[in-house]
Amino acid sequence: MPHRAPDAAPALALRGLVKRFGAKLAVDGIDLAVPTGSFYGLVGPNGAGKTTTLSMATGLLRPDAGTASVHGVDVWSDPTAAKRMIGNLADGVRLFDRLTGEQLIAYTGRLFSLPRDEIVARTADLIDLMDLREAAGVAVADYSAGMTKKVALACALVHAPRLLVLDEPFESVDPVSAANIEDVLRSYTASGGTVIVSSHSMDLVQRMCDHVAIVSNGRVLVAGPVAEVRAGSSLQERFLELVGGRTHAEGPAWLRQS
Ligand SMILES: Nc1ncnc2c1ncn2[C@@H]1O[C@H](COP(=O)(O)OP(=O)(O)OP(=O)(O)O)[C@@H](O)[C@H]1O
Repeated sequence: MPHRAPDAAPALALRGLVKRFGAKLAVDGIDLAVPTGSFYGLVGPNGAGKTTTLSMATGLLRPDAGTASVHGVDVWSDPTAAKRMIGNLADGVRLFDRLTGEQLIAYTGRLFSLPRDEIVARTADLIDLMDLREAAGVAVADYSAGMTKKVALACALVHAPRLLVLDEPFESVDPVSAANIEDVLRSYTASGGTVIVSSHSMDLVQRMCDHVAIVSNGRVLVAGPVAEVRAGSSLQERFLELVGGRTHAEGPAWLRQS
């Protein structure tokens, strides 16, 4: 077999991923190839299997079947090497919230064995970027939802990963912070970094992503460049068409005011 340079592999390759929780088949054979340097959107209805898929892709949840690899490194057979390349903003993961924002970012840098002066410089940059200067010395437990999201994103960035996996990164984040973070993510992908983002915001995905996968019931319905997936419609229209379930209901009679 010819030798493949690591960069020839996709930034993230998922093959045949399956996860079952009791009787519930949450992920039913997901294949995905996320090209290096892409901004990849993962969209789907509530309960479609997005978080479960991303948890298996980042080494947080062991798949029942299938493989996940990052730049050619298998996440489950070589987790340490894979995780060095991944920056993960996971949904619902507890942070060490007795630490201040500044301490939490610096602590994450230490987990990745960054040199001390590098940690100090990167922590200051990330606090500026996330507009958390006033809250830098406050315990994360006392942060608002949006501030918590921003400090978790700072932790995901501190080791300058090659692949960023972001589950609903802009949920609760104010528009000014979101615009600043968007700019940074754009320049990150322009310099060869890869972002995979799960979101319910079709506007955001259509605006920021060059590729998208629509998942439903644990399966990929369609995946590819955004323009191809949209096929002349808006992403929102295409999503509703593929996923179905739009009822046009007026709601229950008791809720109507006249
Ligand atoms: N730990 C768990 N135990 C049991 N069932 C689970 C667990 N985690 C997820 N599920 C189920 O697996 C399915 C997929 O859930 P998942 O959280 O991956 O969906 P999602 O696409 O991220 O949804 P949402 O958009 O609502 O966040 C759901 O039916 C959910 O109830």
